[in-house]
Amino acid sequence: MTTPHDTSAQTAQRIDAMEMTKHRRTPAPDTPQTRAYIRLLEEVSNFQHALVQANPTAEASDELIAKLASVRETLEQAAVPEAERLYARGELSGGEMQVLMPPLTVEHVDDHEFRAHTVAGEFAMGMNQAMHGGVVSVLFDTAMGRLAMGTEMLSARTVYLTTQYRNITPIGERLDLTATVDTVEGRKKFISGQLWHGDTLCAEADSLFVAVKPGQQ
Ligand SMILES: CCCCCCCC(=O)SCCNC(=O)CCNC(=O)[C@H](O)C(C)(C)COP(=O)(O)OP(=O)(O)OC[C@H]1O[C@@H](n2cnc3c(N)ncnc32)[C@H](O)[C@@H]1OP(=O)(O)O
Repeated sequence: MTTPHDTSAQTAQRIDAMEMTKHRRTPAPDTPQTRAYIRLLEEVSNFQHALVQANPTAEASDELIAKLASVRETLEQAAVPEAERLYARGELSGGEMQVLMPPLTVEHVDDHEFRAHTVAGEFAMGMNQAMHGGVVSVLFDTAMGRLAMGTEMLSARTVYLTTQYRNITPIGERLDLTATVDTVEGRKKFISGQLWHGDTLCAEADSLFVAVKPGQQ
């Protein structure tokens, strides 16, 4: 098993960042295995929302822990190196292929502009039906990072990302996310973005992304 603290296996898997990006941005093949994996992630996502909403008894929690441990062991037996995984494959780190954030539905992306929308479940909540601020920033990072990659899908990294929270970002409502490339200077792209609930500006962000160099880890 590889835990977050066990870096030996992860170090052995590290490859050139551009090669890894090419792999990660290639959609997973449309096979029964991929379709079943997407259904599994949907169920995990449903589980996350149910977990937030439930107050199980101590006995029920202990039963769930035993069941989850059994499920985890099944997954550990199927573990593969990062470059072979289905998880987060696809153009946008796979909106449906990850459980890190609410799924983004992309409407448009080119070298200048990105538009998408999302509806977040309660797993993304901070409190009081408002989205957690860190989730707002991860949405911006993903949208702006995808825009930085442009139509050529060049690998780029966030150098900085500054988020201004203007209004509560509601859970369970459609949110519109836009990003624009403001300036390009060599490897650097300065990008700004806005998160809207209807006509209400929930948050805005500005960022710098730098294209990685060949051989960069
Ligand atoms: C599809 C889904 C997309 C999701 C995208 C998600 C993207 C991410 O979240 S990436 C993870 C978060 N980011 C990171 O971990 C990055 C960690 N940092 C790094 O890897 C490196 O610092 C890296 C690659 C960004 C830059 O390193 P390096 O290539 O050596 O660049 P370096 O020469 O230091 O700087 C490049 C330029 O940026 C400028 N710069 C660097 N830091 C800053 C800063 N904080 N403010 C302003 N400018 C800066 C430098 O001055 C330089 O400018 P110029 O070329 O004009 O001299």
